Amino acid sequence: MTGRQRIKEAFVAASRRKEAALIPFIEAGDPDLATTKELLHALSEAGADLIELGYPFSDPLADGPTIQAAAQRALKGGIRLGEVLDMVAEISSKITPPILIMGYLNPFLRFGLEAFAEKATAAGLCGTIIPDLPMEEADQWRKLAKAKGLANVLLAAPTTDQKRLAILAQKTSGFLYYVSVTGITGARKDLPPDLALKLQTAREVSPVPVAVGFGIANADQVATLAPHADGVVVGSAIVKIIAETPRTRVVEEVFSFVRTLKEATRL
Ligand SMILES: O=P(O)(O)OC[C@@H](O)[C@@H](O)c1c[nH]c2ccccc12
Repeated sequence: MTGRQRIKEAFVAASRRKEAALIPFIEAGDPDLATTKELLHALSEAGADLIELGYPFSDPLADGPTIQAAAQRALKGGIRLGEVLDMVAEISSKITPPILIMGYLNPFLRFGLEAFAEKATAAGLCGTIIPDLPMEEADQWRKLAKAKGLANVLLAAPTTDQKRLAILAQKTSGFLYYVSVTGITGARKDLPPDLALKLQTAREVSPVPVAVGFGIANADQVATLAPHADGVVVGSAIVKIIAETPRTRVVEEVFSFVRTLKEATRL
């Protein structure tokens, strides 16, 4: 099965169970790769339907302080893309949820887009989310990803007009990532009041599932959004637990938090 097919299946399976898909995000190498590997197992066991694995970058323009700090911790450990892919290769067939890598374009360019597509596929990665890859410049990566069956997930935001939304929905693969707020990642107390309506519009034009992310930080918010989206992404709230919990307890703390988030996806 290709990565794209695995992603599709994951959404179908969740919707058959009458749930929105839960998509937790963690940063690779925060605080080190061995912990990341254990955390990936824990996310899977806690019920994650898909997993977004961040690749750290020094200038993460879409990220708020929580994920910026996680990237700094990971970079301090001297992380390399090749070893992240090796770690994914060890784990991808042992856990259920498909893994997507979220990363900024520069490290992938340095690795070589062709080599990256090749190695990511061999490692069992299912797709990519590259926030600074503008649709207009994405052709090369789209072709490479398509040839390997990797999903290339595109982002839409509240500022995206109707016309562009329709184009994005056609060009994305795997799912469409709907950014809930104009701004950067990070836990927020309040989500925009018209978000449900915006999601409905996005779902109407999108041939693939629509997942919502940015600012979703607790089970109540997940429960509120679950009826309005095919998937819900939670990043900073999990990354914060990783930052604040002693190493000996971090895996179980993340596990139980993600479990409560997963319970909240039930429709
Ligand atoms: O952290 P939040 O607010 O829960 O948002 C999701 C997010 O972490 C994850 O999807 C993500 C992290 N960095 C990104 C950059 C662009 C798009 C998405 C992301």
